[in-house]
Amino acid sequence: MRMQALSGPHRAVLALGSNLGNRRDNLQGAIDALADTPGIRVNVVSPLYVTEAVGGPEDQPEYFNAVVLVDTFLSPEMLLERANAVEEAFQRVRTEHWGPRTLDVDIIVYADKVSDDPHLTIPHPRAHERAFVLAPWVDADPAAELPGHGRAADLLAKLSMAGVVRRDDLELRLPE
Ligand SMILES: Nc1ncnc2c1ncn2[C@@H]1O[C@H](COP(=O)(O)OP(=O)(O)OP(=O)(O)O)[C@@H](O)[C@H]1O
Ligand SMILES: Nc1nc2c(c(=O)[nH]1)N=C(CO)CN2
Repeated sequence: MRMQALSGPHRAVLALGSNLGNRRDNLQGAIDALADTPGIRVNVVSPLYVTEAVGGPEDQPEYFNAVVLVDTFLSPEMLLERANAVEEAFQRVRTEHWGPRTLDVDIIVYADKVSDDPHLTIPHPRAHERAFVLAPWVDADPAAELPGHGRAADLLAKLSMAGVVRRDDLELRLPE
């Protein structure tokens, strides 16, 4: 068995999205499952945003989006594996590219790592142009930086907020 030394903890930012089923419960379930993972500590849960679907088929339901800030001892690859396992646990149905899904978990940044590996691109290749990622992230961490792109708040200021609505009445919890 290949042994790997633990390193870290490393800060990472995960973006959550759901536009099928009970979207709030799906996001909260993802947060709880991530927090239950040995080697992941969820430090901050952003406000929840209701957002118009970007791309994909027309007439998709709106997304619920949020961001979590974590500290992790998992490597980026292990974190992606765990993110994919959490998606599977929610029986994500992946029929169409950018089509509706019960749960999507993306790695936005991992420490200050930059990688263009298509299996795991860090920072996430579309995060800098997505208000549905940047808005909750900036709420959770106003000083956030996207390596290679600059401050998340500056990137967000250049984007339209049309169809991106913060919903403080739909709260997500930080698990105890
Ligand atoms: N930073 C990343 N976070 C999550 N998945 C990534 C990342 N970089 C590359 N991937 C790869 O992308 C693959 C496809 O992801 P997925 O089908 O969820 O894309 P999507 O969510 O539909 O679109 P988008 O990537 O635009 O959010 C994953 O299996 C994963 O290997
Ligand atoms: N509003 C919104 N649109 C999307 C989203 C998302 O999470 N929110 N995710 C996508 C693919 O990951 C494609 N489009």
